[in-house]
Amino acid sequence: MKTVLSVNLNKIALIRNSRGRDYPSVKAFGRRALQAGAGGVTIHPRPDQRHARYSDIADLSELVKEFADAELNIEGYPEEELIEQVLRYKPHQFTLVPDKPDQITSDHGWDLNQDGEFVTDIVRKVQAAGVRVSLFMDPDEAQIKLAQETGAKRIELYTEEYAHAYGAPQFDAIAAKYLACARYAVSLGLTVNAGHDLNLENLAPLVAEGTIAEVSIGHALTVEALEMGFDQVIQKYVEILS
Ligand SMILES: CC(=O)[C@@H](O)[C@H](O)COP(=O)(O)O
Ligand SMILES: NCC(=O)COP(=O)(O)O
Repeated sequence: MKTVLSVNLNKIALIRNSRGRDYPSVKAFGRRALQAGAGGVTIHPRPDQRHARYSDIADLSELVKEFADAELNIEGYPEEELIEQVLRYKPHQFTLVPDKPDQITSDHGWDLNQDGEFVTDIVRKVQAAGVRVSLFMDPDEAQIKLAQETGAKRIELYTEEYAHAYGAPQFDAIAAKYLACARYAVSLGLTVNAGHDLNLENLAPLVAEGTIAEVSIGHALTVEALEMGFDQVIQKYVEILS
């Protein structure tokens, strides 16, 4: 299976929010991502709207209509306002993430022994409206089985541990654990996404087996774009000034 790239635009939104204008524009960078070959775009609006805002959902749901097969993935904690937005704009996918409102970034998957009933109710409601639900999960087979029992069609493996182990002696064992969980999830009929701290260096081994349907990547991708373009832009400024 070919893995689809969904470009997470949170960090474009973060820069935009530091000034009062729509610059850089999340929608315009979303369009560039799709024109460059990404299969989708992702945002993760947090309750303080520190980067992606609820209003970006409307803009991006218009954007994806310009591209055949492009998908919009909305991630976040399923609080009332975000659920309302999802039911209104009907993105292709809603990834439920168990983040507290003040969390700096996502740092764990769902514990469905604790939150199974709450999550199952939301999965039913959202999927009944025609929006596919994915659950943000740690690489833990028992939890993945519970994820399947909620009725969600997909899971997203939280890849921070995998990404941070890249290049370290324990990497092969950790990568094997992730791949085994992906195979297990597929055997249960789930489709498997992955994300968090993936980058140009660590991505290839994760997708090599063909069990990962989609990766959502934003933080490192934005930094890599800066790293690859920064020097050329400096040279252009220097040219103007010479
Ligand atoms: C669920 C997940 O792993 C990503 O959405 C990640 O948390 C990005 O969110 P931030 O850009 O707020 O760090
Ligand atoms: N679901 C993960 C995501 O959207 C992006 O995570 P990151 O690349 O910003 O760490």
